[in-house]
Amino acid sequence: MRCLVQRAAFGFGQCKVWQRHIKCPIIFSLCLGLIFLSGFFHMKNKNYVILKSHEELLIPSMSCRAKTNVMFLKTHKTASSTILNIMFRFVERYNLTVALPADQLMHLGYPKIFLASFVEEFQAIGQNYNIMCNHLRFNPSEVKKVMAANTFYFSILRNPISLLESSYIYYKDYAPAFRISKDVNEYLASPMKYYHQADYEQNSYARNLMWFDFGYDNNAEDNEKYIQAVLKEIEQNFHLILIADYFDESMILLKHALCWDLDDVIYFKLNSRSQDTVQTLTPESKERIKVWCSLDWKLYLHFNQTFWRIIEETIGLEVLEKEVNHLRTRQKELMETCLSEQEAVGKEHMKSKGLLPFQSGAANILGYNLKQDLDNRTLRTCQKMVMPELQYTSYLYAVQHPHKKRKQLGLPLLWTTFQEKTQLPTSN
Ligand SMILES: Nc1ncnc2c1ncn2[C@@H]1O[C@H](COP(=O)(O)OS(=O)(=O)O)[C@@H](OP(=O)(O)O)[C@H]1O
Repeated sequence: MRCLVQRAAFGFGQCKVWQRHIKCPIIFSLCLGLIFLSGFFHMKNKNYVILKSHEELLIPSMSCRAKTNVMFLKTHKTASSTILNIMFRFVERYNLTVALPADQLMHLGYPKIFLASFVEEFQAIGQNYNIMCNHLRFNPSEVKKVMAANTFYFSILRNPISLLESSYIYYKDYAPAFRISKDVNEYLASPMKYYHQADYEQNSYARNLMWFDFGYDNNAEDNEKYIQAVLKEIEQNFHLILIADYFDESMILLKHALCWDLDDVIYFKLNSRSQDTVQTLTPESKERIKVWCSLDWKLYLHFNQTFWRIIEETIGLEVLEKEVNHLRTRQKELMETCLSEQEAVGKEHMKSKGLLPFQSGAANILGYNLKQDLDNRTLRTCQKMVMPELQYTSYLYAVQHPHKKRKQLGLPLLWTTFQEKTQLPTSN
């Protein structure tokens, strides 16, 4: 069933590949049924699409329409800020409504389990938001109160080994378990010496962080039956799970699943660290992470496998490789257009403080310097590409909720509120 749901998300452009499989006619008929059912259930939503005929379904270019109702579960330290930036640029391109954190909040209540009331103007807007992508701890029944019934759900996972190291540095001053250990290897040598369940909310960063973000107990016992039940539930709640370690491949898969353009998924890597703030894990530490974070480890192994299987069963490896190359070429072009250095720079080298990413723990989070002589339109496009999470959240909040007090970041604004209003609904 999981495979069917995930395949149904891909539209019929990919059925050429499936047709090689014997199962195709059965899956095809079931998917047709699903499409019609979803058409019925989505009548309420302003973005619903009623497909006109069966022929239309069979012509990929016509049947494939960009999905505009999308929920991204923003997991921590998984390249999720890069995806948030992609989502926010898409919001502006189509003038969509985002479920933003209420008042001065920057997260949707995290680490509290998500409630619809954490969303700004939920009482007035109801189940009519198009996009939701700020950090939250997943709670399907409450998320469904906010998002339309035909919403596409996706998330991203990262190898728990590199994730734990990244989390350690970033939350060094915040998570009690990290604060009192000397370095990440010392922490992993005897985590129970530093990790106390009583501090469970702040310590979620120190063990099975992805499991926690998906709404589950990150201290639960590693029990096969329980793990299988959780994996099944995640498969039922999400159409697609991406893998940060194959980010470009993930973007191509996402583009196909959402029927978006290549330019919609072009990105500059955000929220990365300077190399001198990366700690080297010993081989023993790497092995220990697999045990200490065994729930995340199994989650990752499972969805890494699923990820590659979906690719094989939909677009195939050949198309994937070709499109990844296009993505990298286009990304390079944009970097040459926008950036004065062709790479991210440390906070001390950043010229525009308005574009400085949030700094945390022992990490030096990198940002970008834009070229000086860009025309206004190109400048706007480039600024959006490099805009960190907090600035973009605050900016969209000001545009979407002009009568509310803007989220205060203590950073210089890039534009006046008047310019913000006149920007929308133009793209970028
Ligand atoms: N495109 C792409 N490909 C691969 N890796 C990427 C990408 N974009 C961001 N990153 C890495 O993701 C880490 C930051 O993750 P998040 O943005 O999710 O962090 S946060 O929870 O929002 O603070 C951070 O990892 P570390 O550098 O190891 O800390 C980023 O370097």
